[in-house]
Order: sequence, then C-alpha cells, then structure tokens
Amino acid sequence: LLCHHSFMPKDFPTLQNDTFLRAARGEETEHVPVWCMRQAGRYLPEFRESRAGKDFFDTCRSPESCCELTLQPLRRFPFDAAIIFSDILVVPQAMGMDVLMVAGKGPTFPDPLKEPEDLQRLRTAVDVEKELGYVFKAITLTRHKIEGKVPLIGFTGAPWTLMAYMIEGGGSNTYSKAKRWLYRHPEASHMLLRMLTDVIVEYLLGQVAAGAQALQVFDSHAGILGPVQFKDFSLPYLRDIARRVKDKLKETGQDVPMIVFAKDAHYALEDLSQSHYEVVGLDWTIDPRSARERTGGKVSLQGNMDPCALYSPKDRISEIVQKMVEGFGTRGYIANLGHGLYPDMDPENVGAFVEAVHQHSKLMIKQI
Ligand SMILES: Cc1c2[nH]c(c1CCC(=O)O)Cc1[nH]c(c(CCC(=O)O)c1C)Cc1[nH]c(c(CCC(=O)O)c1C)Cc1[nH]c(c(C)c1CCC(=O)O)C2
Repeated sequence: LLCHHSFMPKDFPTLQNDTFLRAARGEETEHVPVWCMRQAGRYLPEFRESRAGKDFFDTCRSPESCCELTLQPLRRFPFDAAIIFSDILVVPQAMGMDVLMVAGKGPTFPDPLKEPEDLQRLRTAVDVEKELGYVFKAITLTRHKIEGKVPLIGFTGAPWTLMAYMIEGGGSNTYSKAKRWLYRHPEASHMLLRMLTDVIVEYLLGQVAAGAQALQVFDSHAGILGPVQFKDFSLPYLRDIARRVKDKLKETGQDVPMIVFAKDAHYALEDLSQSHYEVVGLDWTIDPRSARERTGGKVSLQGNMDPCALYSPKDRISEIVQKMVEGFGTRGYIANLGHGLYPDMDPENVGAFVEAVHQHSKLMIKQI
C-alpha cells in the first residue's frame, strides 16, 4: 500500500473546525458536533437534480460528482463533518460481483452467491488501488474542495452486512438466505467474512492515505443476528478491522478516529465499546443514559434521534434534541440520527435539528 500511495504531501487546507474530531476522542468542545447519516441524499432538491438521469454507480465512479454531492449539504447547514458520497456496495463490486441500483427497488445483485462453491467466483487478491481508486480520488478532491471547513469521513460496510447483500442479492425482510449460510456453512461463511475483512482493511487505509480524517464502519444488518451469532460472525471481524487499520496507521504516526455503527445490535453494546473503536454509533432503540452506563465512559457515543422525529414541527424537534443531549451529556458525544435521512424529509427540519444541537449544547457546556 505504501508504495502505491507513496504518501505524497497533498497540501490539504488547514482544518478550521475540529469539534467532531475532538468529540470522537472524548476531548472538550464548545458545542456538541453534529452530522447526519445520508446527509448527502435525496431529501435535497439539488441532490435529486445532480443525480437525475444518471446511473447510481456511474455517479459513484465520478470523483467530481461525489465531491459535489458531498459538499451540497454543507452549503445549507452548519454540519460539523462531511461524509464522502459513495456506497458500501462498491466493495462487492471490487471483488468481482455485479451490483445494480434499481429505482424503487434498491441495490440488486443479478447473480448473488448461492452456495459455498460460488466463493470461487470472487477475486482473492483485490488490488484496491485499481478497483477502488476512484473512491480515493473522490476523497482527495473533496478534501481540497471542502477548504478545511470540517473533517471528511470515509466509510465502509462491515463484513457481515456486505456478506448479507452478496448472498441475498439485495434487501430482505428475513435475511434467511444469508443466515442459512451461517448455520449450514459456517466455515464458508468465515472464509467469506475473512476475504471481506482483508479488502476492507486495505480499502480503509487507502481512504486515509487519500485524505479521510475519520472512518465509519456500517454494520447495517447487525440487528438480524442475535447475540450468539453476532459474537461469532460479526464482532471478531469488526475488531480485526479496527486493530489492523490502527496498527498500520501507527507506523506512519497517524491517528484517525474510527466509528462502529452496528444497527439494532443493542445486545452487543458492551462488546462494541471494547472493540478498539473510539466511537460507537447508536440507533434510536437505545436510551442515551443506559447507553452511557453500559459503555462505562470507555468510548464516545454517536446518535441517535429517530429519523422520523424530523417529521415533527420545529419546536418539537428542539425539545427532542434537548432531551437527547441531556441524556448523552455533552462530553464524548456526536449528535446524529439513529439511521439515515429519508427522501421525503424536509430540509428545513434538518436545519432545525442541527441548530437545536448547537444551541442546547452550547448552553449546557457554559453551565458546567
Ligand atoms: C446499507 C447501505 C447502503 N449504502 C450505505 C449503507 C449503510 C448505511 C445504511 O444502513 O443506510 C451507505 C451509504 N450510501 C450512501 C452514503 C453516502 C454518504 C451519506 O451518508 O450522505 C452512505 C454512507 C449514498 C447513497 N446510497 C444510495 C442512495 C440513494 C439512491 C440514489 O441516490 O439514487 C444514496 C444517497 C442507495 C442505496 N445504497 C444502499 C441502499 C439500501 C440504498 C437505498 C436504495 C433505495 O432506497 O432506493 C446500500
């Protein structure tokens, strides 16, 4: 990896707002930082216009488009972080699988993995620079164009979540095809999860070399696993990813905060808080105070307003935010939603959410 990226000085603009990075490390801040999952998304008319008539993954492969879409929400709202526009399914593509984005249906694999023999179809040694270099280019370009306003977050899907898509061939209610593998083909499952982990580690390191200042790992389908299967088929790989990325970055004196978001995995909160990630992301099914207790102040927390609370009138949003910030406390806390924004949400209410986080937290911090 070193020889590919050669760590050329990229002369990035100086970071002016490091609130998000400080909160990730549990340091003092003047306000609670805030960003939203899917902040670059279809709820913005300018996003819909930029995306109109273009294939989703073609857009992902255009660094200029990714840069523009990443910057759009920052022009409207004082978010404290940006997340690079891309998708978690670029990793299965890099391993040789076809993935299409079908309007009204979502991601679709025309030829999903059916049986363990199908693993032979996957590329074993993935050259991430060759297959995913377009993401690295998008990150470098965006890091320049963001002009140091806020940090840029890179991301990946977690091994279990990607495995689930590769076997299901798309979204599912039960994920029974993917879970069938876990019960019927545990060894092949572990082999696939190991293959994904190896690619993900290189992919995240490439994103940091390209300019990502924080990394989030999305285990969106963690909730479909129970505690026993999560411990066996997800947690070890999440830990391995953080450990290997951090060890490698340490060699070059870099320190990039990592966030793990295992949606609906409340049963795993204690384990997640001891899995080498600085930040644990939470969905809205977890009470802020109990999340603090259960993680014992070992990590920063991120989340977790129910996205649907954004359908409330603005004064109600402000009250909900106040309770949430009081529950988490202002230290070691990054405000976010418990999952992504939906396409029918009102941008004005997103603005009200951001403003409420800043307002309430500033007052609370002054009173400490
Ligand atoms: C599961 C998952 C995917 N992609 C992602 C996840 C993990 C987060 C989560 O749990 O939601 C991650 C993701 N996808 C996208 C981002 C960009 C950054 C951001 O959050 O603003 C991120 C971080 C863009 C996107 N990825 C997608 C869109 C919308 C489609 C479009 O722009 O045409 C965006 C903005 C498409 C996508 N891609 C995926 C789905 C389920 C969908 C929605 C399909 C649909 O509802 O029709 C897979």
